[in-house]
Amino acid sequence: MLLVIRNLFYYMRPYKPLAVVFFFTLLLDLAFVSLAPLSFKVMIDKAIVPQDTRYFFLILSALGIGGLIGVSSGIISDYALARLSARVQLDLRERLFAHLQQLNIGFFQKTHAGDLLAYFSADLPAIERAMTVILTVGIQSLSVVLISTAVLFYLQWSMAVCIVIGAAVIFAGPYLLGGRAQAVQSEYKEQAARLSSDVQENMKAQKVIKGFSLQQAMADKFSERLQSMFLINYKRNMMNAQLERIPMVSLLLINLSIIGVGSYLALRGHITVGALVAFFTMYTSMGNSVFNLTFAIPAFTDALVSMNRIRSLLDEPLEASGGSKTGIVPGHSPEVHFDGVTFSYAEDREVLKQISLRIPPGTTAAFVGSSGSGKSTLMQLLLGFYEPKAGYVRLNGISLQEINRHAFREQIGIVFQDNFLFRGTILDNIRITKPEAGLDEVIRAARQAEIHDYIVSLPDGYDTLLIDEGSNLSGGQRQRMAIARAILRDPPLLLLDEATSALDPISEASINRTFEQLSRNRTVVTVTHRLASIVHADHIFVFDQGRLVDSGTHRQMLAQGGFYRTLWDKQSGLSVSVSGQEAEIDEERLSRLPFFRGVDLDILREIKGLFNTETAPVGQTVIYEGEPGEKFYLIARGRVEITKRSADAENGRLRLAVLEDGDHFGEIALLENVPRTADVTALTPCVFLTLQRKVLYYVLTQYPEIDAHVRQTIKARRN
Ligand SMILES: Nc1ncnc2c1ncn2[C@@H]1O[C@H](COP(=O)(O)OP(=O)(O)OP(=O)(O)O)[C@@H](O)[C@H]1O
Repeated sequence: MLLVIRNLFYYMRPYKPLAVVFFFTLLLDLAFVSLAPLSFKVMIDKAIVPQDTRYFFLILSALGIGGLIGVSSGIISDYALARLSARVQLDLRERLFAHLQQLNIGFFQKTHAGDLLAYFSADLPAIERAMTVILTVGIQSLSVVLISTAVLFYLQWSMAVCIVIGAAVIFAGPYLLGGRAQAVQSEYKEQAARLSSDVQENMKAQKVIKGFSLQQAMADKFSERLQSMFLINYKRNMMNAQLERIPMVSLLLINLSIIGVGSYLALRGHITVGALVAFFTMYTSMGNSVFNLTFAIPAFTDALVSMNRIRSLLDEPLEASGGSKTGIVPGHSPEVHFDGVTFSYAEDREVLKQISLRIPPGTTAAFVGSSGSGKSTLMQLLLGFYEPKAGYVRLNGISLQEINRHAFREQIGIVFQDNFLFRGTILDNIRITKPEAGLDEVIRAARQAEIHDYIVSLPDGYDTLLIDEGSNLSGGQRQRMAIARAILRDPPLLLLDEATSALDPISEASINRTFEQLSRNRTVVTVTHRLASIVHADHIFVFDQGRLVDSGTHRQMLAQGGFYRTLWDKQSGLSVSVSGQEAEIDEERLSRLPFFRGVDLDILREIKGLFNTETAPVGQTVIYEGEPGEKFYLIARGRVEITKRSADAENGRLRLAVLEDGDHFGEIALLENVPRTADVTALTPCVFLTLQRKVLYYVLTQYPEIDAHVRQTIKARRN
């Protein structure tokens, strides 16, 4: 309890004058409320019993003046408290939000958005409630109790001793329950935060949910969550009821003993009737105050838990701000140098190992490699989101650690795969990277990003309101908005992180052309898994399992025949129509599938016609674990994740692999009808080439010479 009060005083420190006004006026108000009952004694003993009219009017006038002062002080103290509490809330909100902006990116990856929202929607209101309760009911009641106790001792010490003992009993219960109450409150808050995370996720996923008719499944999952919420809520309500009930029962017992002892003393003539009446009046007022205090106890516990949660959030380490050097001179494209960089997210697993590479100023470099090879991590190190565990990232020869982070990021343009569009107009959304930019500058950037014509075709043009993270724009248009936003700063360093992988083929090809134009006179670093989009890059760096395994130009590396060549072969020979609805594979590519290796190209030309095209939007599960399989899949475009049920995994599913363009899965289904061993879910919009077992086998019966070979290879791969 003391900790809560100490924290509240700490929050109020910046507003000392207002706090002084509040406490002073509150004191006057309280003095009147506490001492007024004493007037009964004076009135009865000095005016009514001796029938002294002059004294009667004197006391009445004193009461009137005191009342006036008390009421006016009360009004002023209400005003001061309202202001004080609003200011403290504003400060806390501002401080928390500013703190969140400064936190490491790693913090946001380990924390659910709903948990963060709970700080604002549950913890701050809990502190506000406690503040109001403590500064009004709390102080008022406590002062009344203290003053009344002193007066009661003055009136009749033996009865006052009974009351003090009773008061100690009243508070003993809540004190003993305190630890458990805090634990319950804390668990309740965590559950509530998780619940709001679930609701938030559900709102964001409405397209997928409706598209796959998952409403019932979602409602069932939510019911489970509600069930645990119900249990903890029930426990919390019970605990709060106990915290209030125990003091009430104790109070009732004290009442009975006071009535008995007091009346007996008056009967025996040990105290006057006036003193007895004053004693009871004062005791009743004190009893009410004690009662109020007990009601405030749950608010205390609640606030204490919230204050601890907020404290631990404020203790989270801030992102390093870097040194004072300027890494990039505006208008001059920088040299980027990774020098022996090693990095790991977790202690025991290095995701980048001794990476050394140099990107000369004004050139375009591409990071490619299999999924999970560390390309995006390298980009994050370049952005300064994480620090290398060993080695350096240098810009123009200066280590990133010595460069002022804020100034450096102002010279960067970045386009991600998913770019967030804020609620607001198109103009505001583009201008977010350069708020001082005039409309003409914004239009220039939009033209370069090839989105201007579309914007002006809208009825409200640049003032069109974007809703729901830009869902009133197509994927390609959203991406162009992000490009316009990135190039508005005319950045000397442009970073593209899988910037086109969520787009349809037409949008992708056209956005890649835009990037080619934008890459002139800047240093561009692009991360992609689609090799066709970076064949013109000046330098291609190929990664595998955290190591740099190949580098050079597209031509050089194709000629060398290394890992890049393997990746290229996997992705070549597959084409997707501009509509994105039809995919094709050529016989050369088909012959690189293990079970068709060595098969005559004429036969493969016939087999390739047996493939069907299937598409899947983001989030669609194309294969379910346990279902019978009868189809083989080849990814013509897109990215899928393979997951398996696992009790050890956090969400019940373990990610086994991520597959992308040119990869295949489900080949066992070409052999026999066995249940699928994992789920396969689209991570980006996907185009698959699929082959049915019965169709393939029908063809194979025409070519007995390859039939045995195909069956045997698949069987061997299965084993
Ligand atoms: N925030 C993170 N916390 C822990 N591990 C991570 C985190 N981000 C990535 N990893 C792991 O680091 C490794 C490299 O991931 P990274 O995203 O850099 O690879 P990538 O080559 O960009 O892959 P992809 O093309 O699939 O995005 C992977 O094993 C991945 O699981």
